[in-house]
Amino acid sequence: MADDYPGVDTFVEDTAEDIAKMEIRGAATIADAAAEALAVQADRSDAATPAAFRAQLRAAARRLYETRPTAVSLPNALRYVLQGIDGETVSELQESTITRAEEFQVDLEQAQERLGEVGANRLRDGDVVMTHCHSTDALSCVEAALDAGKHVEAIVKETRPRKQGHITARQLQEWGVPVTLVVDNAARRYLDDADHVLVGADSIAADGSVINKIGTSGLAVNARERGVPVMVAAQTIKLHPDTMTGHTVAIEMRDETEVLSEAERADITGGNPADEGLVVENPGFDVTPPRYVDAIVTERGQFPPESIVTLMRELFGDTTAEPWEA
Ligand SMILES: O=P(O)(O)OC[C@H]1O[C@H](OP(=O)(O)O)[C@H](O)[C@@H]1O
Repeated sequence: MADDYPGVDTFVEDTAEDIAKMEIRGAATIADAAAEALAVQADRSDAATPAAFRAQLRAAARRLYETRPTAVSLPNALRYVLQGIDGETVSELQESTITRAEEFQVDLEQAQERLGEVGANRLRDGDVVMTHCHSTDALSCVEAALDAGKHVEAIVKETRPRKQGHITARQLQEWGVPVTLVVDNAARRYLDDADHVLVGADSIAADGSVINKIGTSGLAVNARERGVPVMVAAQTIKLHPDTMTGHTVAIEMRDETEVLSEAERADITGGNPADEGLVVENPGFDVTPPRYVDAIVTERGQFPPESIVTLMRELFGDTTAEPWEA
């Protein structure tokens, strides 16, 4: 692996592995870790020339980019850092990279806080939210509502196969929010008790489609049928610039062992674990069409999904190059 990415620091390598293994996960958290990794790459660089420095940084960005395909916050973070660096000497470039990465991390934190305040306006005292997976953007809306003195309760979907609903439940419990944990299959039944569906996003497409953890689209369709509004909390780094020119968002297919252990497979196939007649599909994400989404909440205000393209044009212009082509 190291030979494919010459001059890439071990910290970048470790961060990339952690992202790939989902020890670092969640779109905003991944973006933050990627910016940090570029800063460390710059700080530890042994490059003798500015050109060599830039080549190492581009290789580091490529290594990080190739970990997971769906959350656009990752390439957006890499692009932000790479496009902003400036300097004539290696030490100027080092300093500039570190400053730019720090700026990104501060902006990310502030954006999430502002987004939380915007989202909290949609939550009334006593409301019940139904959550899916674990999203720090979605939770920041609950946190801001609590800070404003509102009582909020939550119905938390377990979110198979990795059960990231448990992370959400733990966080809400720490904040004193009463939690009802349900298996994914029970969501429709419990929608009658919910005032909002509140989810995050890994990417938002130019037509307002929301790409989020597998199961979001079914939840949104059921919510529409039950008359429960669907609120998507997504900082603007979740906006996918390539979709403005018609590209689709790649959906990550994950390992089958997240769904079926080897022993379970053997049990189904009668002791033949290599049986090719049994295929397990494990997509990490799905696409919720804009008509099932009531509002996309960002740090710049809330938008009907159909109008998000205006914000995308303003923020990204025609930028669609790969991060290292910046
Ligand atoms: O940026 P924040 O709001 O924290 O998370 C956004 C989304 O990232 C997660 O993906 P994964 O768990 O990394 O596959 C979930 O799909 C979540 O809704």
